[in-house]
Amino acid sequence: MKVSRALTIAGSDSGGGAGIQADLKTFQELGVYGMSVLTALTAQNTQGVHGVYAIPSEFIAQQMDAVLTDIGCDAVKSGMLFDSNIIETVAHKLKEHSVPNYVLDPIMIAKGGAPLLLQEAVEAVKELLLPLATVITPNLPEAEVLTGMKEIKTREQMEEAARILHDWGAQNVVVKGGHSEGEIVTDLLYDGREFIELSSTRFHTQHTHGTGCTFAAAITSGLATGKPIRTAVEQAKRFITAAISNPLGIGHGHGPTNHWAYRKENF
Ligand SMILES: Nc1ncnc2c1ncn2[C@@H]1O[C@H](COP(=O)(O)OP(=O)(O)O)[C@@H](O)[C@H]1O
Ligand SMILES: Cc1ncc(COP(=O)(O)O)c(N)n1
Repeated sequence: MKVSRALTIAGSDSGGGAGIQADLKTFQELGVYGMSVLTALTAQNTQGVHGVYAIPSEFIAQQMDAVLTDIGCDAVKSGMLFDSNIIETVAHKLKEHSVPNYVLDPIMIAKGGAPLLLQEAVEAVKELLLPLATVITPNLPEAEVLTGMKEIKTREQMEEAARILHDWGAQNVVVKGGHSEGEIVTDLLYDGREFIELSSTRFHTQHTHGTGCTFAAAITSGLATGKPIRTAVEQAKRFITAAISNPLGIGHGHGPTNHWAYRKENF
């Protein structure tokens, strides 16, 4: 039996809804062997981020070497990278180990408002990581910061942002629509040739902690198992829709999504 392997390079969310924990749960649900390289620890729950402890970049390099020289991986995703030192290290190691299928989730700010990427690191994301990405998955505010566009709200603006990020080197772009308004949530996949719309009903719930991480981890799982990008993104959209529509009701704030809903509902 061939075992597909996926690696997440991200921060730890002690509350278990986002970051490394969301990624590993998603990999497991989608039948992929999950591995993790920690970039930062957060003291976090559904009410917010109470502390951040960045891991020294030498130790991040050591974790990547350990995993990639022995086990290897079929796809990798990055989440919280925090500062430009960490980004330089990760970019260097991704290239050194010729890691295939890189999903770049350009996380900047937690839903509760805490910064997960320092301002000084935005340029490093654009210069060092974007050109390596098989797919980049910005939400609307992240797409605005990356492209410098003042506002991204309409379908035309989402298309323009996707074109810019593709021109800068990402092979595929998914502009996520969770932060838009209206009863339908639409994400837009651009592969450099056509725009593919992925839509779902908007669920009115406060339990959306970790949606972006979970969605990107599901794409990574699809790519790890050899699915083409469009199929991987379509499966990820079904996975995150199931996870949001069946909340667990955990914690006193923005609760996690339900990582096993996809299995139970047989989407
Ligand atoms: N309220 C919601 N109802 C249905 N789908 C949602 C909702 N919020 C986010 N999504 C979906 O979850 C995924 C993550 O989107 P988004 O919230 O924009 O990202 P992030 O978590 O990075 O801010 C996307 O596929 C988006 O369409
Ligand atoms: C360690 C870590 N990584 C990512 C997120 C983003 O998730 P969200 O945008 O849902 O807060 C987070 N809160 N914590």
